Amino acid sequence: MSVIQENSFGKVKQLPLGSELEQLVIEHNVCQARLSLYGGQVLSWQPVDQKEVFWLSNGALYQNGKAIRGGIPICWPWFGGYESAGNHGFARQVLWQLSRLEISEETVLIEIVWQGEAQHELWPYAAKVTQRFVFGLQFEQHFTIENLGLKEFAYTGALHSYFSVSDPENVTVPGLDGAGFDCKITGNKQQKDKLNNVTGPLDRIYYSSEAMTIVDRQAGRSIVLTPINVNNWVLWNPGRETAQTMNDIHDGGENEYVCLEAANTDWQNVNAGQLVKFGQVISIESI
Ligand SMILES: O=P(O)(O)OC[C@H]1O[C@@H](O)[C@H](O)[C@@H](O)[C@@H]1O
Repeated sequence: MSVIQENSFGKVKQLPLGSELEQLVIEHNVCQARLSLYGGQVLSWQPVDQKEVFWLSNGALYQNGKAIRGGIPICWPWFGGYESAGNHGFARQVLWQLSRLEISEETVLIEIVWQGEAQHELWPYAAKVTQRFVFGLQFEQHFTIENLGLKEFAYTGALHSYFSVSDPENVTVPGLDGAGFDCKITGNKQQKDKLNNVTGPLDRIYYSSEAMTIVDRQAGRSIVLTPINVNNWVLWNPGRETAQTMNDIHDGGENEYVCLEAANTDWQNVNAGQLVKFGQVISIESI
């Protein structure tokens, strides 16, 4: 067991994650959390006196070259499919380095960095990407992209949060009602409707920068999401049929979560030398 920082408020350990990967395990007076250095991916956050906030599949794969199913996978530098490349870019499958760690009375602040050049043939640029997390009674995720090259590049991206819910059948997201969306399943654009629940199959890109509340009466809580510099929310639950074709979702897992992803799904330019940011703040309210 390797404790990398400890004081009277809490401690952070670095531990194996499966046989190939490493994770940071946070134990603090106000919350427990886990963060995989592979993918720079939050796996868990549980404020004191609350249930776990994120869903993590029992069938998740902890292997180099695979994405981990659950928590907050990073979709970057592209969201969804891009030309011949697979879904969601390479950031969720690279190793991130710990660059800052501060345990204070109210929070644990963790900063991790990935820096690279020409990581993918379809994205031959030089960039430094930083994620700053604040784990406390509230959760913050600040994603910063710096263009280290001499010409502009563009990205799309998402913080692909899997939220643990009692059952999507019981859940509403009132803020999405009436907001315009493109449906990825039918291909229909600029739709509007009102959802009575978030049972899948649902795969929608909403055009909204508003704060969102995931209302889960059965669980007795709301999850409040405040976006930072994003233009979209992506709502995804695969539904039973599709989930059964996905080998890293345990049987019935689709009935335990909903994804609501703070995203920029249209290409965003980043000039040479420029630094841009997006992110999200998450808090829990009892209802
Ligand atoms: O299986 P992946 O690559 O993690 O993607 C999961 C889902 O992620 C969502 O963000 C997409 O809108 C869906 O289309 C996709 O199926």
